[in-house]
Amino acid sequence: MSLLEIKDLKVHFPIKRGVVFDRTVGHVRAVDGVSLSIEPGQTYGLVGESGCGKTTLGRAVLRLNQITEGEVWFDGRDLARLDSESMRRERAKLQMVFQDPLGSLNPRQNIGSILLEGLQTHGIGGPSEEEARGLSRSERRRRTTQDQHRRVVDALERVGLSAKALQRYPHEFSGGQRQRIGIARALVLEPDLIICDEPVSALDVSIQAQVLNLLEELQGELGLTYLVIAHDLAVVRHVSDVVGVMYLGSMVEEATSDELYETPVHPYTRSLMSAVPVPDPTVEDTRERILLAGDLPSPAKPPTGCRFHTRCPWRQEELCDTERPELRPLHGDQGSGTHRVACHYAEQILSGEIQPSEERAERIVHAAS
Ligand SMILES: Nc1ncnc2c1ncn2[C@@H]1O[C@H](COP(=O)(O)OP(=O)(O)OP(=O)(O)O)[C@@H](O)[C@H]1O
Repeated sequence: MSLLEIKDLKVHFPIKRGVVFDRTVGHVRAVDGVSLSIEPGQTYGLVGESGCGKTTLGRAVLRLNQITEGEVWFDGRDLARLDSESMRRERAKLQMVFQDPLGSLNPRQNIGSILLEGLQTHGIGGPSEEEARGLSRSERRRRTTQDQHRRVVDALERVGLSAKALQRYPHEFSGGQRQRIGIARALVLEPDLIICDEPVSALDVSIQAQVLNLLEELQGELGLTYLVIAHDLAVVRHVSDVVGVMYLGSMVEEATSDELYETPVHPYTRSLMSAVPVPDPTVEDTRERILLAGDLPSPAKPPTGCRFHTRCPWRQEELCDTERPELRPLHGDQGSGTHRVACHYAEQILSGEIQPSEERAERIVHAAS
């Protein structure tokens, strides 16, 4: 059974106008009907360019953004329908690691109290109800403090820091260490799922791999499940089992990481992939480059039909402009079932039966200089 299953999730933000009375004049359709599921112990990578709705989706799972429509099943419960008290209890099991470690750590709190805060909020640590029965109140408090301290030190050690960090403040650490502290803050609550929103994009390239490796190690040791949100395809490839590609609030393609990187099908995924530099500079890069024409449309006024049709080099008239394609298995029953594409002409594009129009994209065969 999936640990997280999102069904047809919509998050629409109202656009308000008016000096005296706020009027809703429209909606930003940040997430507009996305479904995905994550198996326990898996890493799901969510990619797409800035503004496609990745962060909004992650925040909606934690109910930090209000859900307009849809279901979010976590460990057998639909989070979209939980009252705030039940959601508060679930939240310990669902943690988030943010992009900007400095911005997400309170500069006036030392590391000890940053890590303790979650334990205290959720009442985690200390003697069990049964053990507590025969104890005086001060003894219970003493044991709780001792146990919470142990958990905090344990979380710090797991991310490669020691108890020496407890009395220090966020600004005394490097960017990579601060992100480790952000990870420890999530870990201390012993979550099942961690949503990592651009976990390394604020870090130097040399530090990025260390933090990604740490996330992988922790997953191996603790059986964690991750939703990793990133605009950098190389980062997502490195850590993910399954990758989903979002465009303008919709999921356009989903496959196992290997399948997606070897055979990207959706024209948007292809254009994203073609922009990724080849890692080895001594290898000649002869790939086709697909530079998309036009700007990203506004999620307040998304195009009709396929959201991508206004920029798609493979667009076919009528159907693409009018009918929104479903995310469906590539090659139907004959396919792997794990590769899904939201494109009316996925198979024909893959076979070359439909060719891109030269007018709608600049196709450059890039030769190494
Ligand atoms: N609270 C909000 N109110 C109104 N619009 C919002 C709000 N939060 C996000 N949006 C809009 O929703 C759309 C999706 O934003 P989101 O931050 O989820 O995208 P993203 O893919 O995570 O991009 P980035 O990588 O830049 O964070 C954008 O157009 C954004 O301006």
